[in-house]
Amino acid sequence: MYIPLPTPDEMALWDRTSIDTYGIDAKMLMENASREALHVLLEEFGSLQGKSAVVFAGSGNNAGDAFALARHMTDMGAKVMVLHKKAQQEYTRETAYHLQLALNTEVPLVRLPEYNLDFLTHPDIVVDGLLGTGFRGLLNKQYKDWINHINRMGKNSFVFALDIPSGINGWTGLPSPTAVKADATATFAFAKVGLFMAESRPYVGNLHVRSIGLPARVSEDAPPSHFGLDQHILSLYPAPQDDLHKGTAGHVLIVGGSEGLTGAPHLAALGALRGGAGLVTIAIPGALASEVKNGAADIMTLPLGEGGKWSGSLIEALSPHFERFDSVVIGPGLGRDTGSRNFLRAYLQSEHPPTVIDADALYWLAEDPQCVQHLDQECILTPHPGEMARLCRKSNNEVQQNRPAILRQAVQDFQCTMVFKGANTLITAPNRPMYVSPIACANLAIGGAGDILAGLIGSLRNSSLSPLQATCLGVYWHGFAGELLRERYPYRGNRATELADILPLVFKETHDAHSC
Ligand SMILES: NC(=O)C1=CN([C@@H]2O[C@H](COP(=O)(O)OP(=O)(O)OC[C@H]3O[C@@H](n4cnc5c(N)ncnc54)[C@H](OP(=O)(O)O)[C@@H]3O)[C@@H](O)[C@H]2O)[C@@H](O)CC1
Ligand SMILES: [K+]
Repeated sequence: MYIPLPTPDEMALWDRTSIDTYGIDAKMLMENASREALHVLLEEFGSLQGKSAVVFAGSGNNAGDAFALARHMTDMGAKVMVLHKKAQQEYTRETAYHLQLALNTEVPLVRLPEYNLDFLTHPDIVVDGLLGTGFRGLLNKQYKDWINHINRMGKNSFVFALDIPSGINGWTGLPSPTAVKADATATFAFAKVGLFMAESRPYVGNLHVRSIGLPARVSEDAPPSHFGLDQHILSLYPAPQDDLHKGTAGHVLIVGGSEGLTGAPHLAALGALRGGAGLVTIAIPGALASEVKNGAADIMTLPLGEGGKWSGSLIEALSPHFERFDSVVIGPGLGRDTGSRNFLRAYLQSEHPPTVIDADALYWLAEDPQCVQHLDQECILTPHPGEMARLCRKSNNEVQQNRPAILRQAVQDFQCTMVFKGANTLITAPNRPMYVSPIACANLAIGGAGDILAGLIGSLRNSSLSPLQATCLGVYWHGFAGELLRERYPYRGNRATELADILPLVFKETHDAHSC
């Protein structure tokens, strides 16, 4: 359900604890890593007999993995040359040990800075052991040149990265500013969080996560700050009971819609219905009620007053009804005039059901300190990058450059559960780990997909799940629905209503997959 995704620092700590506390020999971990890498290479590339390979070794322990793999590849019949960054006597500890084994077995080794890479003819395989989890900051010119050279060779050679493609930031998955473009990566013990992110996908190739013998207790005793979601999160959805009736299946209230913006609350209502809510009602200024319903017999409306605009006083028409609702989604299509702001202020100050805050309501949170004051821990905020940029007063580019850190700060500021939408949507709550969706799906990049997610999370708030659990489940479920649409529409073109309609089929698909 939750896959540990260590940062490079957390991984280094786990390596160290295994060695220092549990007495596992570092040389053995390196041997295990290189043996696993060998098996991945055989799986991905096939027989090494008679193949040529160039192995790049940097200055840290990633180089140690490379020295050990070069020895194994030689034993499997490959013609291997190792290009290493440092002078041989400068390598230390386990890396020096595996360098020595390579020397003992007569693997050819050449100092990389002294070698003219233009002499290299196209090898069958290039191994990237330049930089692993010890990589920090940006690449210097020397590394940039080597990496660019590896990428040029990659047009004709199979490029295989050890632990992490060199140049990829293990936290964010971003290149720094360039990175090795691997055909496959063998990563050791756990996927580093950056490898889980869509940003690293063009560089990682086929990712293989291989155990190297770290004791399980090491990661259990010092849990990581990030976890990936997998299909098992769907098991949080309560199995429907035969004696369920609409009154016990949850009643979701959508609050939103304004002149010209009645589609958004309608879609949120569809998200809630398709998410299993027993009843869904949209509260909207009275004059817009029939427009928002748009003929949908299964969506009820609660007209507020008779006009077509929001105002603070409309709360008086709404609040007497609160006890009928299990959860509220506020914001889709709410609009950005002062009337909608005054209504939102009044709503947040009132005693209201658990609430998902989306779209224009997020706009007002960013613009109006009075709205922020009345947030409570039951609220769930669901910004996309543009909304997050506004909430944090940063540019879109800045918030996208380090999404986990931005979300962590926002959760600290707002003290609510928050979703940061986008490829690999992130979810967290105060003092909780960060949860990362594995899904990056272009079929979700359509207007209305966010409204459907808000409605879906709203419907999940009716169950016994915590805000964080409901949000993780909703994000994964919604993403999986996008993946199903991808099968039907590989070149996109799906509509938001289809995203809602396919939601219930996710459980059928995964059930069928599990029962095969
Ligand atoms: N026993 C274990 O722990 C195990 C570890 N394992 C393996 O070890 C790897 C981690 O090893 P690590 O910590 O030595 O880091 P790693 O990335 O190889 O090199 C760090 C060096 O890179 C350099 N450098 C950094 N930033 C730079 C920059 N911006 N631009 C340029 N250079 C930069 C800097 O070198 P310097 O400049 O100081 O010479 C720094 O010292 C891990 O990924 C896995 O493969 C496995 O075998 C399992 C057991
Ligand atoms: K590497």
